[in-house]
Amino acid sequence: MDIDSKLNILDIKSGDEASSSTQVQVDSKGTAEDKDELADSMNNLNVEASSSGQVGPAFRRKPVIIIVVGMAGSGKTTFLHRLVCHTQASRIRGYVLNLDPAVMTLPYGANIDIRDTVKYKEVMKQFNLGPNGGILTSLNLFATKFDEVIQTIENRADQLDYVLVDTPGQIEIFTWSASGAIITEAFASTFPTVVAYVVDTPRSSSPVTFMSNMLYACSILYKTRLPLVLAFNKIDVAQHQFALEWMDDFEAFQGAMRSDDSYMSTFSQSLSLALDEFYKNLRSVGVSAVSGAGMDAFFKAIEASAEEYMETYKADLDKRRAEKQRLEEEQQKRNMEKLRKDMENSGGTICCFEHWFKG
Ligand SMILES: Nc1nc2c(ncn2[C@@H]2O[C@H](COP(=O)(O)OP(=O)(O)OP(=O)(O)O)[C@@H](O)[C@H]2O)c(=O)[nH]1
Repeated sequence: MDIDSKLNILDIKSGDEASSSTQVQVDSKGTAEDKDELADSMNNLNVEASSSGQVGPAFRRKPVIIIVVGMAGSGKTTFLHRLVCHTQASRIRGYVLNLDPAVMTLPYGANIDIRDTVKYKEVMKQFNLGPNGGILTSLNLFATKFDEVIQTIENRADQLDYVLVDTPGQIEIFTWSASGAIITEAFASTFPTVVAYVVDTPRSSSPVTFMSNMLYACSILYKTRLPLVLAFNKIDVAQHQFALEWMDDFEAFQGAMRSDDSYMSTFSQSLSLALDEFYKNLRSVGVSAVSGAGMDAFFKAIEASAEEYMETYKADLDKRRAEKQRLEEEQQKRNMEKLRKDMENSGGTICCFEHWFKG
């Protein structure tokens, strides 16, 4: 190829917006002047790429996002309905998002409903999936458009105090899927975000069941890295005092297991020691989705967690984002250096660009 010919236009979009896109026109004559020009262009490109600043939308202090998770049947949907009733009665401005594509009917009106976007049964048919695969794929599809959901909430941010998020019945579909992580991170990078873990109190009265529930909550805390509020639900059936006692004093928990010398029992006793630190970082409230007990305490715990989010979690998030951006910039610089070398070695033929893009 004639090196005197105009080679190409490199259009690179860096950062999140097209506004930071940079056009570099390379007129490769292979002369020293051209090389200087090329170096200048690339330096400009680097500067603009790294000065693009914050990635993603600006952070807001309101509304607080409450992601409701919990084991199947723990009462998430009923609890969310109760939260909606409470917000309406207390003139708290709420917005409701349903992320369960398989739910048949909702007792509350959702402002944004995944079912309006993705037809779960169609997904199952088209991809030949079972129920869980269908829910997971529906959530994945929805996650690809989640920036629009964030944008919708951002547009209303001034008129909202809380966004209440209902999640699929099968807890692991949300907490252990890529789409669940994408959705959680999208929320947490734009608004203060708190996870409300709903516990079925009557079913957790056995120490072993209680321990497995707490281990799950612990894994969610470490996976999401967000403040977590334990909502001991159904206290109209069984009070949650026993749980508070077990969390407060591991000897009380071990005492409850003393009569049982099975492997599970001794294992749970050892775990209770390990979880002691985890319990200290939690807020726990007793609620009843049916009677409405504990709602004020729940919102107080959410407010305190949102404060904690701003003080601790947001700083951690900013640190992680800065580190991610630093690594991306380093990678970009390496790519630029590689491009510069390729251009110099080949006298600026088109193949170097191809090589760079494939690299
Ligand atoms: N007594 C009592 N029952 C409750 C309470 N909350 C929920 N329930 C009952 O628990 C059952 C399950 O409630 P759901 O709200 O469907 O639970 P869920 O976690 O959303 O269920 P999935 O989405 O299917 O996992 C229902 O029969 C509710 O009526 C409560 O506070 N007290």
